[in-house]
Amino acid sequence: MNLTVTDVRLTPILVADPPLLNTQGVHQPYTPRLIVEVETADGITGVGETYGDTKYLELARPFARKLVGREVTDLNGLFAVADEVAVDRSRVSGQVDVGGLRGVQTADKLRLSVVSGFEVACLDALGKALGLPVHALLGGKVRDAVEYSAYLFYKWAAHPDGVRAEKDDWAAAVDPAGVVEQARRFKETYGFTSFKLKGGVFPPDEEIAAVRALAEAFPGHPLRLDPNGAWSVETSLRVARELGDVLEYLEDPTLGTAGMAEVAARTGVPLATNMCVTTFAEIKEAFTRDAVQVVLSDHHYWGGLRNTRQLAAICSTFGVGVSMHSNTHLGISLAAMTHVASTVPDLHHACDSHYPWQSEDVLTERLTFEAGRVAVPDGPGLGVELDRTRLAELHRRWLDDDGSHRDRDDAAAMRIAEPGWVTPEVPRW
Ligand SMILES: O=C([O-])[C@@H](O)[C@@H](O)[C@H](O)[C@@H](O)C(=O)[O-]
Ligand SMILES: [Mg+2]
Repeated sequence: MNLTVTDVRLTPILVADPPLLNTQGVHQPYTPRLIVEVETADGITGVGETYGDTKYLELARPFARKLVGREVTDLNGLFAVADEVAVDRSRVSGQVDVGGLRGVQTADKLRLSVVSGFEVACLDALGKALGLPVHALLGGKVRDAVEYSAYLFYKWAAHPDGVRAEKDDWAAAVDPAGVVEQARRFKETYGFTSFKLKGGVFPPDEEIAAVRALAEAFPGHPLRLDPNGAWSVETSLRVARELGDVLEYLEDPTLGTAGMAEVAARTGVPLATNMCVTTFAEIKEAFTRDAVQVVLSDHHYWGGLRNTRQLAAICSTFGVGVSMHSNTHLGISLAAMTHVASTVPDLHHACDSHYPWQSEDVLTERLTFEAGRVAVPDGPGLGVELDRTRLAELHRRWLDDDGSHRDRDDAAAMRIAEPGWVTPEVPRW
């Protein structure tokens, strides 16, 4: 068996995205993703997926060149390869990155987001070569299906008039009735039993009313609200008081570890994050101050599936829960998330996934949710197959784009509807 990497293909694509609202603006009609293919000397191809904005592409290209000639088994070596890739200083900021809402942006985090695409592709190739599923390479699954929650968004009926976009068949949701209707469809179509509402869009009282309406419509179902750090400590505490009896957790009510620690100290409602703990360096302070009770991992920016397991082990040591964050992603990443989630013993919360919002994919067969769960694939590798025609079409869209969609920018999309819109200062309320 020759497991040497002989070729690496990087295919940036643009994927249709509905007009989903968050505290920074609204999703653009197309969002970038990067599809990674790693080919071995034996002609086996492994696939991976990660963020596709320019800042990731400019790291992935030199990384890909360095990978040729290495073994797909050399997963630890990927981090050393990443360290050799220079990150442009202008890409690094201590601020929440535009549109992504995923916490600090360090050079290492950017590199890890690229490593993860290659790691998943190498694991897929290795699994295919050995005839083993990725979960077996990670030590074996401890469950046969992984539970996901319905990811509810405030949403416009359509992208603004005159903007080129694919049609989506979801109704508008800008008030409690719309949110409940959306939740009902999620439950009926996919069987989800827990619901997360992306908040920070409307004044807190309106979002409290929406969560109350969900609690009434779906009694006993776990509910979460995530304003992406849009609230002050006092507002967070007020929301916690008003919704404490129905919330499974509040997600990033306020920005930063210090604020989260203050909220956590003054409420019994658990706090989850994908913003103040997004790197290993941030764990110590957050855990010592008891700022978060659940960390939402994301294998993309934590550096892959094996790093996700390390994070889960640290969380478990400190009695902190772990679950999974999601940003716009396709089936390759959903498969990857499902494999790693199936190997984590202490996974006590349903994972997030944007996947139902993505009507387009690059797989020959979409992954499906049954009773809110994705069955853990048992075929070799990730257990998914790339649809090359579809990949080429979505790549063509990326090639034809004038550059306005190649870097996600939710504020720019909002400006089309509301000229003069700028990313709101936080705390917004
Ligand atoms: O896609 C969005 O609008 C989300 O707000 C995303 O940017 C966040 O990263 C994420 O889903 C979250 O849970 O914070
Ligand atoms: Mg979040």
